[in-house]
Amino acid sequence: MKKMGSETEVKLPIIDFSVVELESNVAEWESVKSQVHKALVEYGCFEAVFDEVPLHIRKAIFFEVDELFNLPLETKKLAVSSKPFRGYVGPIQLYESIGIDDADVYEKVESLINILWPQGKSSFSKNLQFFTEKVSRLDRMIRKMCLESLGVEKYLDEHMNSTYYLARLIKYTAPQTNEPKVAIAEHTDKNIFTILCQNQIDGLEIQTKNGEWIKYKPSSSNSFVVVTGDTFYAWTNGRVHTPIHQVMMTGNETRLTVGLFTVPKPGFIIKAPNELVTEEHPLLFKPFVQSEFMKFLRSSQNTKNALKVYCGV
Ligand SMILES: O=C(O)CCC(=O)C(=O)O
Ligand SMILES: [Fe+2]
Repeated sequence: MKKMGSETEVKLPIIDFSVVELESNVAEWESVKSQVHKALVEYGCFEAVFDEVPLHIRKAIFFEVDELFNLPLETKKLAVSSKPFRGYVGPIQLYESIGIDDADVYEKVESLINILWPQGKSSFSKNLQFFTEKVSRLDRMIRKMCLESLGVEKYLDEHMNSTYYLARLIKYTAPQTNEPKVAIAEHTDKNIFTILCQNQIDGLEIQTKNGEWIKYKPSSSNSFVVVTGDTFYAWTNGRVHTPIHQVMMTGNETRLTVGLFTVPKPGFIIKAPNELVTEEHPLLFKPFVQSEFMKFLRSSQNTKNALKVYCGV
C-alpha cells in the first residue's frame, strides 16, 4: 500500500493463532512462535487473530461496557480504588476506565459489577470472566513461545506463576471534531503484556523503532492487539521491544476498549535470567518490584524512560 510519495506504509505484523490444537501441533507451534519472536523484537507489538471469543460475546461485552459507562458519575465513583488504575478512573478529558484485578475469577468480577448494579448483572460478569479466561490463554501461549525462543523455558513456571490478570474497560468519548485529539498520550505499558480488543472505532497508534506511527486497523473481527510492557522488556534484558503508543480520536463515535493486562504479583522481584545477561547484552536493569515501580511512577513527574530512571544499571 502506498502513502503520499513513494514511502511504503508500515503495518503491524498479523499472526494467526486460530490454528486447531496449536499447542499440540509441533510444526504450527514452531511457525507461530518464530513469527511472535520476530514481531516482538521488531515492533514489540502485533495483531493476533484468535477465534476463541465468539463474535456474539464480543458484541455483548461492548454493549454492556457502553451501558456501564452510561451510568451516572456518582454510581461509577462508587467503584473507586486506592490502587492506581483499579476501579473507576476519570473522566480525564476523553478518557474513563474501570480496572478489575483477577478478572479471570468470576467472584472478583461479580463483586465489582455488583457495586455498579446492586441488583446484579450476571450476564456481564459471566461474559467478562469468559473473555478473560480465553484471552489469558492467548497471553500464556505468547509468553511460552517467547521464553522458548529466548532459550529460557526453564523459567516458564516461575514466570507464569508470578503474574495475575487485570481487565481494564476503557471509554473514549467522541471529541466531536475532525481534528485529531489525544485520548491517551504517548506511553509504554508498564506491565508484562497487554492484549487489547476494540469496538468498531479505530484510534490506537503504535510507534515503530524508526519513529513512524502505525495507525492500527484490525484485519478481522477476531483481532486483538498484543503489546509488550516495560516489565517484560526488563525481564528479557531488552531482547524484545516495548513500543510507545497513543490513542488519537476524531469524529463523533465513542471508542471502547477491553484490555487484558498481565501484571506481576505485588512483591515479586523482576530479575532477568542469567542466561540473558551476556557480554553482548549487559544487564539493563537492577532487580525491581513492579508494584514499587508503579508507586514511584505516581510520585514522579518525568515518566519518559521511567524504568531506566528507577532502576537502570
Ligand atoms: O485503547 C487502546 O487501544 C489502548 C489502550 C492503552 O494503550 C492502555 O490502556 O494502556
Ligand atoms: Fe497502553
